[in-house]
Parts: sequence; C-alpha cells; structure tokens
Amino acid sequence: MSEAPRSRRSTPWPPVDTESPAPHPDAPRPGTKLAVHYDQCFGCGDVEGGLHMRSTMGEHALVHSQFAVTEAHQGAPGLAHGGLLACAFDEALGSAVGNLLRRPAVTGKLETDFLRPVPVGSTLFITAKVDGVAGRKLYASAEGRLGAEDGSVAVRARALFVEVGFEHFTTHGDPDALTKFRQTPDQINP
Ligand SMILES: CCCCCCCC/C=C\CCCCCCCC(=O)SCCNC(=O)CCNC(=O)[C@H](O)C(C)(C)COP(=O)(O)OP(=O)(O)OC[C@H]1O[C@@H](n2cnc3c(N)ncnc32)[C@H](O)[C@@H]1OP(=O)(O)O
Repeated sequence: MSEAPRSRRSTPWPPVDTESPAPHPDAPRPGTKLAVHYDQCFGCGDVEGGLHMRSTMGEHALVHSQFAVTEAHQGAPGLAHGGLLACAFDEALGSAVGNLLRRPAVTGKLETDFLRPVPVGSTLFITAKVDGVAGRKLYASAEGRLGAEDGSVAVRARALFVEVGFEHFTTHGDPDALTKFRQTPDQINP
C-alpha cells in the first residue's frame, strides 16, 4: 500500500489561542502504568465486550495506550469498526487530559482521520498528548500506529475536552456510581 498522506487536515490546531499545558504536580511520572479510571468504563474497565485498553505515562508528557483489536470489534469482515477506533481514541485522549492535567473533563468534540485499515488481531499503539489549554477548553491529539510504537500510522485524532465540575456527573449521571467512582484510590477528588 502506498504511504498514507502525512496530513489530511487544513485547519489549524488548536483552533484557538492556547496556553501550554502545564502538567499537574501530581501527574504520574514517566513509566507509570495508569490505573483504570473507572471499572465500568467501556474503554479501560473490566467490561465484557469493552476495549480493555491499558495506558502508560511516557516521556515528554506523552501517554501511550494500546488497543488490541479482536473479532468483537469488527465492522467490515476482519477489520476494526471505525466507531470503535474513535472510541479507543476518545479513551486515549481522555486519559492524557485526565492524567496530565488532573482536571475532570468531558469530550466536547472528537474528530478522526482513518488512514489505513486496522485488521482484527492487530494492536494499535496510540500516543496522545495535550496540545493546549484555553480556560475550560482542553485540546488534545493522538496518533495510532499499527503493530508497534514505530509502525505505520493508521489513525489520527484530535479532540476538545471541556472541563466540568463534579456536579456534571451528579446532575446528569448516576450519583451512586459517582460515589463508588470517587472511592477509587488515587482518583481525582476535589
Ligand atoms: C469521564 C470521567 C472524567 C473524570 C475524571 C477522571 C480522569 C481519569 C483519567 C482519564 C480517563 C478518562 C477517559 C474517558 C474518555 C471518555 C470521555 C467521554 O466519553 S465524555 C462523554 C461524552 N461527552 C459528553 O457527554 C459531553 C456532553 N456535552 C456537555 O455536557 C456540554 O456540551 C459540555 C460540558 C461539553 C459544554 O457545555 P457547557 O455548557 O459546560 O459549556 P459551553 O459554553 O457550551 O462550552 C464551553 C466552551 O467549549 C466550546 N465547545 C463546547 N463544545 C464544542 C464543540 N463541539 N466544538 C467546539 N467548541 C465547543 C464552547 O464554544 C465554549 O467555548 P467558549 O468558552 O465560548 O470559547
């Protein structure tokens, strides 16, 4: 297959003036395996049929995540479903934002570029970073490589996360589940 285009993007990123993302003093050190942020999370939790993603804090404020594509993740025969790939990137990007900035945030916008097919049986190595902060708006981007950290780029994504107060989750979510969530060791607990 010919080399995929380096970029199919024409719009600047981040799309607004931002400040450099200063990692939180309690951000995990490089080499730290990142904890499951919520055991019922479809992305990283121990959920049947979930993505079971695992992430590690890397050097230079990069977060490395792996998504092992199984038969349960198919769209076309033998190939990963694009929506599930977007989900994997939502998780990887959210993990970068949550762990580096330690600010509760939700995905406001998520865009993906699918550059190469991702086969069942492959592992996508996703590297995510926070690109900039503008008040509550937290911009992050990621790329996913096939089979190895230096494999071919198959997917790129970028996202806007919006910082929210914990009332976001109590108002719109399940307060009992949130109570359980906040009892998770090392969780963000303002
Ligand atoms: C998740 C737990 C986190 C807890 C912390 C643990 C961390 C642990 C570590 C890590 C693991 C995390 C891994 C998880 C990964 C998965 C995350 C998800 O799946 S999140 C679920 C999907 N997303 C939603 O359900 C949002 C639904 N939307 C909303 O609730 C609202 O629309 C919200 C909060 C996003 C914004 O609403 P407003 O009323 O608070 O604020 P307004 O004024 O509308 O927006 C604020 C600014 O953002 C811009 N904005 C908002 N959405 C935008 C968009 N789509 N495009 C462009 N700009 C947008 C606006 O234009 C505004 O900008 P201007 O301040 O005026 O400059």
